Amino acid sequence: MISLNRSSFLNKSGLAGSCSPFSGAQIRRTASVRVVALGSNGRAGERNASVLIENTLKEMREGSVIDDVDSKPTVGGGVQDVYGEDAATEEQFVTPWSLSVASGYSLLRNPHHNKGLAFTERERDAHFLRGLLPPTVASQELQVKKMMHNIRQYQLPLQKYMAMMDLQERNERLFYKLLIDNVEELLPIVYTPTVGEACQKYGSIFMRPQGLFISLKEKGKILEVLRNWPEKNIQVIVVTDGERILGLGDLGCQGMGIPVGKLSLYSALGGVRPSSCLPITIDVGTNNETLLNDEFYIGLRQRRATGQEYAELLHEFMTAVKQNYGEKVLIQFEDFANHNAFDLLAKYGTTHLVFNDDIQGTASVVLAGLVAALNLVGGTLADHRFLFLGAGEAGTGIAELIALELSKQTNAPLEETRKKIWLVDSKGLIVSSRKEALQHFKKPWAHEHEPIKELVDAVKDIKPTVLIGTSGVGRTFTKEVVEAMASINERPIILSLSNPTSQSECTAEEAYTWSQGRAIFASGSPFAPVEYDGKVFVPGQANNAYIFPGLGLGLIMSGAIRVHDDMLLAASEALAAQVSQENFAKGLIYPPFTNIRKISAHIAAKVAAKAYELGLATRLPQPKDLVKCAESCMYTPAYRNYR
Ligand SMILES: NC(=O)C1=CN([C@@H]2O[C@H](COP(=O)(O)OP(=O)(O)OC[C@H]3O[C@@H](n4cnc5c(N)ncnc54)[C@H](OP(=O)(O)O)[C@@H]3O)[C@@H](O)[C@H]2O)C=CC1
Ligand SMILES: CC(=O)C(=O)O
Ligand SMILES: [Mg+2]
Repeated sequence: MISLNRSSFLNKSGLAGSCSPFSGAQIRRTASVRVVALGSNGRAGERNASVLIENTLKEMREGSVIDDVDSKPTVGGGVQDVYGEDAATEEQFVTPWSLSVASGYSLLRNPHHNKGLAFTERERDAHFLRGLLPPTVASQELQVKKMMHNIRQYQLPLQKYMAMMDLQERNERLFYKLLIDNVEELLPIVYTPTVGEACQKYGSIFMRPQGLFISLKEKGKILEVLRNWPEKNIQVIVVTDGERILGLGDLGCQGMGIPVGKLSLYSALGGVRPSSCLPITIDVGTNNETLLNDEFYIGLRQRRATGQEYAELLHEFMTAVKQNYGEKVLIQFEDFANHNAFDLLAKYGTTHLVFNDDIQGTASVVLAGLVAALNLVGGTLADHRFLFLGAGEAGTGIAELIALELSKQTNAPLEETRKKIWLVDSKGLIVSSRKEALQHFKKPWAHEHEPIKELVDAVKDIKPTVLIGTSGVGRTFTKEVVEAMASINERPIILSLSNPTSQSECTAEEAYTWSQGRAIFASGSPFAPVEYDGKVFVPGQANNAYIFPGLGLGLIMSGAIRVHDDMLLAASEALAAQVSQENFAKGLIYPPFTNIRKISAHIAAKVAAKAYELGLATRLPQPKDLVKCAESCMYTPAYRNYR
């Protein structure tokens, strides 16, 4: 049976998919090399196979013709699928070879290769599966139907979450097929709001570790820890230190649910290969007393390390990542507290391919929604006044991107365009008299004005056309606040971005009812449609999940080495362009998630185009049609045929 050592072929360059320098025929040649490899035995066989494959890859590289995306078939294996196994079409045969696949029994327990009842009669014979499965052979479609039926039986979202995580651990392709085909229904399960509850209860529901845990105990050994991860060809890392998980605060090591959830979306929504995604939680302790006193807590039982100790661990991590995975691995910072988030972004933004999803991804999605909203309210972005509740990562990140876009549109300096934007924090309106005491990221927003404590008074005084909630505190857009917005504006734009649902600044029902059905509303976590005065209102979801999968795909497929603000503007523009007249007619400022893979391909194309334009792309030459290139690169979860 198969016992090839996958790691011996790792870190070779090359692409699969129609964006690849390898043609379809060349990919098939890779597959035939594997037949030779299969016929060999033991270490010597592995070495021979390794040499053979290496030579073939070299041959391909030397003789490679850079892509002609218009004439090649779509294979759906994700960017840079070195082995070709993810890229094979359903007609092609691949071998379920990996380190751990040594018998039919272990094949069934390998989530990357397991197909459960979908193994064909031939595969059951060829891979020692006879007797290990009941006689029925089921299609993937039937498996999806059955799983959805099972998941719908559960009453509680957390039960559905656990069923989904269990599936991901058992049969990865079925998990992604389910998620892609039922994205609107399952997004609230694997992502916000349910993932928030899962993190809160992670200690009790924890079954198997997903992702890498790097704690203070691993100081000095982080490179070794990274090498313990079975996959070597990593393209995206989502990392958190668990200090600001959604609007739920410090959940310490239990924040792992967030990188795991975000990376599921990278694959399902953005088509990045699951095997190239790595979730990481850095555990420097927690200041959450409840967790510290919880006997089931899974993390370090100490208060958070800060200052030099924290900085050194993070620096070792960032250095080790680059050393192990190279210059082009994308690192997404997620749910760090703001006292670290801005500094980490500033420090590593010039040396690594990094972005902060809460600061930058959120900014891009909100700007897209505002640009789209102009179709409903008329005028230009410069005609608007913006007021935020919450002046942290999301609030000031969005504010800065709006100011940048205004500056580009009007040719006015940033200092001027910022004056259209006002922020309220826990102490009230940010004004110049508070400047000395403000955190650095708030200072640009300290405009001349008398102090105002209450949000409702700020609304009445500033008279914003757009109100954005980024406070992490639920029900702070009170009836008085929404009514004040509705008295100033014919169509007030109200975005309650805080997650999960419990922290949303107001509900969809409140926004529509208190504005007599005039609000243009979107929220960070989803709300069901609302009936008001005989009319049905469909709220949109303003969540960075629209942006990061496509942004990441664009960065990877262009081989970008740095993230630039103009890429965030490009992503935003691409998203806004995907909102249709039909969506506008329903009052929506975001397209439905059902179209997200197409949307992600368009975002990826715009981001990649910007990377080429800025000279930050390394994958040359630039493909002619970047949208087709993005689509052809996307991982698809259909089962592959095993020889
Ligand atoms: N929809 C989406 O895609 C995203 C949503 N979010 C959500 O946004 C929320 C905030 O995240 P983030 O910006 O990172 O958090 P931060 O902690 O960085 O910022 C929170 C801000 O809210 C302010 N604040 C807290 N309580 C109040 C209050 N009662 N009244 C007024 N202001 C208050 C804080 O004030 P002070 O500075 O004075 O403490 C701070 O300025 C979270 O719920 C998160 O889930 C985040 C990213 C993306
Ligand atoms: C959506 C997201 O990134 C957050 O709420 O933190
Ligand atoms: Mg986040």
